[in-house]
Amino acid sequence: ATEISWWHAMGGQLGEILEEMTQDFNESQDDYHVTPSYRGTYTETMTGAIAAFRANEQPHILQVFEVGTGTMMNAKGAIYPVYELMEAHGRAFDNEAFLPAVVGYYTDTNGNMLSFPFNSSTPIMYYNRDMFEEAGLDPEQPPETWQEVADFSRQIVESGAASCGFTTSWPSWVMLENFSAWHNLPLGTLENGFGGMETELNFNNELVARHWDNLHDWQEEGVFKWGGPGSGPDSEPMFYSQDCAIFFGSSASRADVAANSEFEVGFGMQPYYADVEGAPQNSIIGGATLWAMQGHSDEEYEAVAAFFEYLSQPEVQAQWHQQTGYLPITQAAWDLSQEQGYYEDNPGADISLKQMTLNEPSENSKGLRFGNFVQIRDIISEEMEAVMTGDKSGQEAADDAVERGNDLLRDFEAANQ
Ligand SMILES: O=P(O)(O)OC[C@H](O)CO
Repeated sequence: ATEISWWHAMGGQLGEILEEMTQDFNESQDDYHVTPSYRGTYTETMTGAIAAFRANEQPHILQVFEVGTGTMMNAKGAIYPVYELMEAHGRAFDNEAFLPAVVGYYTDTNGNMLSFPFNSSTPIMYYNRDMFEEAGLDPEQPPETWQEVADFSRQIVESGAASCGFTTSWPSWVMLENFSAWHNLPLGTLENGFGGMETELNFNNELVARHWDNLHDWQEEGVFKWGGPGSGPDSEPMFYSQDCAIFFGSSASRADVAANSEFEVGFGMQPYYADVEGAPQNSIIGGATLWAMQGHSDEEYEAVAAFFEYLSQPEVQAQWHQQTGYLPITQAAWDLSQEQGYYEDNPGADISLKQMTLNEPSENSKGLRFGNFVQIRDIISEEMEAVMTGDKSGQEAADDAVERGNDLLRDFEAANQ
C-alpha cells in the first residue's frame, strides 16, 4: 500500500479518536495506508513542519490551526492547493457541501479551497451543574451576560461551592477574537483582513479595554482565574478538578470534558455585554484544516486525495463531530446527526451550531485572515497577561497589541509582495 504521513496536533481524547478514524480508513481498503503522528501543540506542529520542509522531510498532510491560514496561503511553493489536488486525482470535492462559515473562512479570493476542512470548532461555555445547585443557582439557567457571569461566579465563590467562578482557554481566541465577532466589532480593517494584505488591526476599542479590565478586576476578586497565555493550558484542568465552576473553551473540549469530569456538565452560549446594541451577533470558527504539502509523488497524492474523500463522507464527518464536539462541517453530516437523534440525546451539543448561525455573518464576524497571526496571537495573549498581572490597563495592553501586531502585518506584507 502507498504510505502517507499525517502530522497533527490532537492530544488527549481527540488524539485517540483521530487514531481510530485513521485506522478505519486503513482497514476500509488495501491501496493506501495513513500514519498519523502527534507533533505537540498547533504552534509546535506548524513550526516543526516549516523546519521539516527546509530539510525536505515534510509530511504529506499537515494539520494547521485557523490562525495559520494566512501564512499557509502565501507559502506558495510549500503547499499543494487542495482543490487542485482533488481535481488532479478525480476525487469529489464540492465547496457547496461544506457549511458556508467554513467555506468562507478557507477559500481564496477566487473561491477556491486551498486546504481541506477537517476540524472546525467555536468557543462555548461549560459549567458544573452540581456546583450551580450547591450555590443555590438554577442549573437550567446558565449565565447569559457578562454581568451574570460575574454575579453567578460571586455567588458560587461566596457559597463555598468552588474557589473560582470561571476560567478560559485560548484567551486571545475567546476573549478577543470571538468576543469581537460576538459583539459585531472589528479586529482589523478590510473585513478583518479578508479584503487584502494592507489590513491593519484596530481592535483597541472601549469594549475590549473594558472587558480586559473586568477580567483583571474579577481575578483580583477571586471570581476569575487566568489559565495561561496561548492555549491557556491550565484552564481546562481547573474545570475538571472543580476549582472553577465555569469554563470557556473550544466546542471540541467536549470530548476531554466528558472523559475527565466526575460531575454533571452544562453547556451554554458565550456571554455578551447587554449594553452593546446588536450583540450577540454570531461566533467564528477555530480549529484546523489539513494542508497537502509539496514535494511528494503523484502516487502519494492519489492516496492523500482518497483519504480526504473518505474524511468528507457524511458518516465519517458525523461520527467525528459527535465524538469530539467539533462542528459537523458539511451540511450532510449535520443532517445525518439530526436524523440520528444526536442533538435530542445530547442536550447542549448544538450550542456551537446555534452560535455560528445566530445571525447572518457581518464583515466583523465571518472570521479573520491576517498574515503572521500565529505570532500576533502570542503578542495578544502576552499583552492580556500584562493586564492580569496589573502591569497594564486594558486600554494600554490593547493599544500595544495593535501596534506590535501591525508591525508584524507590515513585515508580512513586505515579504509577500
Ligand atoms: O482547540 P481547537 O482545535 O478547537 O482550536 C481552538 C483554536 O481555534 C485554535 O486556534
